[in-house]
Amino acid sequence: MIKVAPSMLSADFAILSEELKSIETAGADLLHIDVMDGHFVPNLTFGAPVVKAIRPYTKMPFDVHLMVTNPGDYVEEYAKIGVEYFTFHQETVPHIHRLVQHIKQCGMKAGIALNPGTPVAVLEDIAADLDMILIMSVNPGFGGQSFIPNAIKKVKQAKLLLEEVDNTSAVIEVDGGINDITCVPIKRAGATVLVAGYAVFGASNRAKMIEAIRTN
Ligand SMILES: O=C(CO)[C@@H](O)[C@H](O)COP(=O)(O)O
Ligand SMILES: [Fe+2]
Repeated sequence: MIKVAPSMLSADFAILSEELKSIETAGADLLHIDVMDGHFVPNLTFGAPVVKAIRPYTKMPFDVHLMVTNPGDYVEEYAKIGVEYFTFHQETVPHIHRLVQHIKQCGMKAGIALNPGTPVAVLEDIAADLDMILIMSVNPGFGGQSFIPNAIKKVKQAKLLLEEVDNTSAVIEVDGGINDITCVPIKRAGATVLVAGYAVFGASNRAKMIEAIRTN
């Protein structure tokens, strides 16, 4: 029921394929991929060519988190690569309904992410169309930051919002500062997909950390 999605941002990029094998063997459910453009967030990571290059090296479904100003420009490219979740930030897109439909027409699951300062209420009229609500528990841009506890309240609000929707299979994902301690209140609040970068890649025993985040 609970899924753990290690964030590739904290992997050693020099040995990326080995890092992917390591977390897959350690029991990761999804691979969380942080695409940053240096505009929407003050950091630049990688884009579709890198995501395409790593696709053959793991069976883990790809959970792509786009922190870019024009996420709609990349939908077809990521669909061709074969990603499971295409998640963009509400703060970057004026026509969220149109983009969500396009993502789904291209065969991917559609997610919307919210910055810590963006209220869950902005999703009220799109919740029924979503496959994922991503609550940021840090300001996006970097791995290894401290968990912002207000995310717990927002997860509860997202859960209530989804309870209003008939027949939804949408999941609530939380991203930022998740470890074997902060995972506890966030799961209790209703999140079922937990992103963890630093906690998993920095752990001396990655399998134990993934299991702790899943079961604590
Ligand atoms: O999207 C982001 C940051 O913008 C995240 O996915 C982080 O990469 C998570 O890293 P940790 O906080 O778990 O180290
Ligand atoms: Fe992320």
